[in-house]
Amino acid sequence: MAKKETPQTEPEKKYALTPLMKQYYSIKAQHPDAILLFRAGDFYETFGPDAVTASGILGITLTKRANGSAASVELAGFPYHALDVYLPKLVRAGQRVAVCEQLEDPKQAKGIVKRGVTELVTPGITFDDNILDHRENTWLASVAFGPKGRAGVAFIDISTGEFYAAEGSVEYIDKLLANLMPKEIVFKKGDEAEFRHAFGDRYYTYKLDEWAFNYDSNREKLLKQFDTASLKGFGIDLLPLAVSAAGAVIYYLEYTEHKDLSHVRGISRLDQDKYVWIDRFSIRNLELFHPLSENGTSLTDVIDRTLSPMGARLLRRWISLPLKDKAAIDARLETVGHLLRDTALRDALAAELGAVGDMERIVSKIAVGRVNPRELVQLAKGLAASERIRNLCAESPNAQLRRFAERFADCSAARLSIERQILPEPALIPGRGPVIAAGVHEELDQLRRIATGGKDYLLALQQRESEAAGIPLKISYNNVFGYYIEVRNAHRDKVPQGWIRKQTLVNAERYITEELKEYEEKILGAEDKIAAIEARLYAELVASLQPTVPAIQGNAMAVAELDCLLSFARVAIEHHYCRPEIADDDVLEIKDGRHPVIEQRLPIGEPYIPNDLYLDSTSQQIIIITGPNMAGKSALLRQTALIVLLAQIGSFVPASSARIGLVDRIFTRVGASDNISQGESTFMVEMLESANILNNISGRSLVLLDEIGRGTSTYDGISIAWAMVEYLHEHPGGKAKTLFATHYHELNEMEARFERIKNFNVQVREVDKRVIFLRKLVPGGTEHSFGIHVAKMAGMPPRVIDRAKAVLEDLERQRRNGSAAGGSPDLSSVSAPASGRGRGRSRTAASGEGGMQLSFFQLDDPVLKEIRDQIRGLDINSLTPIEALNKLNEIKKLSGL
Ligand SMILES: Nc1ncnc2c1ncn2[C@@H]1O[C@H](COP(=O)(O)OP(=O)(O)OP(=O)(O)O)[C@@H](O)[C@H]1O
Repeated sequence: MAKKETPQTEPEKKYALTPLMKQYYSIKAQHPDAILLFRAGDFYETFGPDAVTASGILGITLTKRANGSAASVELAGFPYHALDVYLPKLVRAGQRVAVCEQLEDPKQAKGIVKRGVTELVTPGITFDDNILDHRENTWLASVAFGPKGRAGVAFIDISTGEFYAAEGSVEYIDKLLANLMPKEIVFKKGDEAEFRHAFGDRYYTYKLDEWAFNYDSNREKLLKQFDTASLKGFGIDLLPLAVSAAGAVIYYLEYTEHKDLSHVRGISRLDQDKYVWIDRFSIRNLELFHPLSENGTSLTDVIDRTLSPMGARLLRRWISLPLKDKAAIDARLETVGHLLRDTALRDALAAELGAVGDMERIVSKIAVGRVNPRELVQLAKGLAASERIRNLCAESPNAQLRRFAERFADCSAARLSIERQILPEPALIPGRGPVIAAGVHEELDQLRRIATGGKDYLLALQQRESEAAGIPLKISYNNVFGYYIEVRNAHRDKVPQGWIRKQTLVNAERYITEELKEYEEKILGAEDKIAAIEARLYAELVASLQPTVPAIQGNAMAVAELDCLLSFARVAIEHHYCRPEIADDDVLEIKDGRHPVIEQRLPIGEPYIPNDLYLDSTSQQIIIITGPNMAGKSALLRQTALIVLLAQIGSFVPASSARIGLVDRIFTRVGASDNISQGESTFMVEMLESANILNNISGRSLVLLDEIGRGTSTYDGISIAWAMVEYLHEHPGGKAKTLFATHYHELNEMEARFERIKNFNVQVREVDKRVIFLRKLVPGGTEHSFGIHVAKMAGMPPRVIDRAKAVLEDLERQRRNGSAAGGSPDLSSVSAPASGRGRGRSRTAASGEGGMQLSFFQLDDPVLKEIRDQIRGLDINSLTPIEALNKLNEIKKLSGL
């Protein structure tokens, strides 16, 4: 029997370790949850479980190596210069990566080289261009939970320096998280259950110790960061949870070795009252940023014509935070309108915006000292382009654009200093190739002359020695021997006496001479000095640019806004959008509205059918939209929300005219079965989310309900749908404008009972037993659904279609007769919803012997209509018991029971 191995204890393991592995384990112990990339010579190595993970993700070879006297450990490594390739892969795979460098020159090290972690890269914290998406922010968020369902949140993008905070209900925080989609969220250890309950498990998270969220020390931390005496100016002084969260973010950045945050100069409050509330579900359902299906198109895809990375990032933020302030929206619309008319300006701005590059991220790198010379050259170009943008705005007859011009700070001194000091095409790393221009530093210029002159001298020497010895030879250089003369073996015996042999190769010998040695020293000395001077001058230049960072950040923001507005103008021209009229009332009136995304996706030659829509809170608050499958109900709902959203971010809209009474919240819910692919198919989720709507609406909200209730049995569904619509109609908090798309034509009954509910249907025509979709929204309800026609169009086998028709007929007959037909599905357990205007709610009709309860919603039967009318006509208050009994008897007779 094999001997059972006793596991080694930690000290035993340590005892057996080599010094290098001891050092490795001690550093690893500080970052147990990160993959440690351990620099050893020209390689980054990973060991043990890290190696297993890394080799899996990176596809690099996993080997074993002796770990000391006894054990062996898994090992996987890659050359140091491949860090740019492999690090992003690890981070994108959701790993935290600690980069451990050699902190001293191995040649100078006594004993083992000193090493330490220089950076911890996580999905939410990186400056790496290979990880960052230029058109999206990389937000790191922090959440602090408080009492009574409140929480604070902070968002930071260290690659740009943007920093936001907010405090409010957990729902509000959930909405913000869904809006900004942070790549990583930190929260307090112990809050795991609360976090999961509030936000699900859709985010990459990391837990920090409780003290990291301490209010007092975090307040101090923020004051120190912004160098101010109070947080009042940022609007967060009275938001303790927001302060806790914001401080925790800063702490986390320090913890991950991102201690230099000088480009983070302030924090902005995301004020719940300033922006339209769009919840998580609506963001997804309206496909604002990502399409629901793999080959779909999002709203952003259609309206993003920005030309700079800053503009692209800002546009995403605008889409997630539409405005509620009429003046601010009008200001944007005004600018878009002017840009739309001024073709020459539009073209000129487009050319410049395409040249600005990512000024925002480059200046962040200046602040943290990570900028490379080529980025500085790009910055200078960007600054030059922004100066021209400023001038174009300043010369515009449009007041809004002239106001834009005033926002630009003069950064020409910074630009000139880069242009003067850096070569147009510098090396990537200062000290490893020419970076500093000629004429900047006298000594540098002299040394360069020596270096290049020295090389010329070597060429001359090569020729001279070759002629003197009468043999062909070559002078070359390598890191080990420096300069040498190489002679092929065939000429070895003709080598002069004084040459010193240095190396023997298979086919050649290498020598040095006294003269060569001298020159080598001179040249190498010059090159070392050049490298040192270049590095120093470069560092000085970067330092001198640091005070300009806030000004450039301000210019970058102005450029980003202009870029978004120009994008709106370009889209408006291309897709024929109109300027919406923004109103402070509660009327929503859209003429010839279109769905901005679907209209782009239709096959060529198939026009999108525009539709009018009117909603207000006094006459037409709720519209029940019926129509067969595929008629275009969902499209209509979504286009309404998208038109409102576009208008409130300051964009023109796909319509011939639109009057938008400002909306404060947009809610959409889709019946559960539409969500099956999202893994949220349960009816419970649908109901929870619907409850959330009902609990949060105001008179200015826009509510879109798409087949709510269809996740359950038909009559349950109808009942819930009815009750929800009724609630929205009667809501004490305000008359939210509502569109309700449904297959339940029974809901059309509500129009007669509730004054602000109106029926509409999306028209279809039946020609030769085929359905033609007219896609026109017209007043009035519908009688029946066309599901079977759609099934036929979809190519269902004829047998299925025939059978479905038979079952439908059975069911309809059953309903008319009030008895179950043998063998066909029966509706014996259906119950009807409570209905009415609060008072005098009618109840379900009596059940018959067949066990079928009759709903007042199935009124195609004249007998039922008669019964209903009889009951309606009764005045219960004046009815004596005998009269009531007689009436009941009459009704019984009427129904033939
Ligand atoms: N106004 C329109 N003009 C042209 N095509 C349209 C229009 N509205 C919708 N469509 C097309 O019809 C398809 C179905 O529309 P939609 O999903 O809105 O139908 P629906 O009535 O909600 O159907 P279901 O009840 O099955 O969910 C859309 O994907 C689109 O291609």
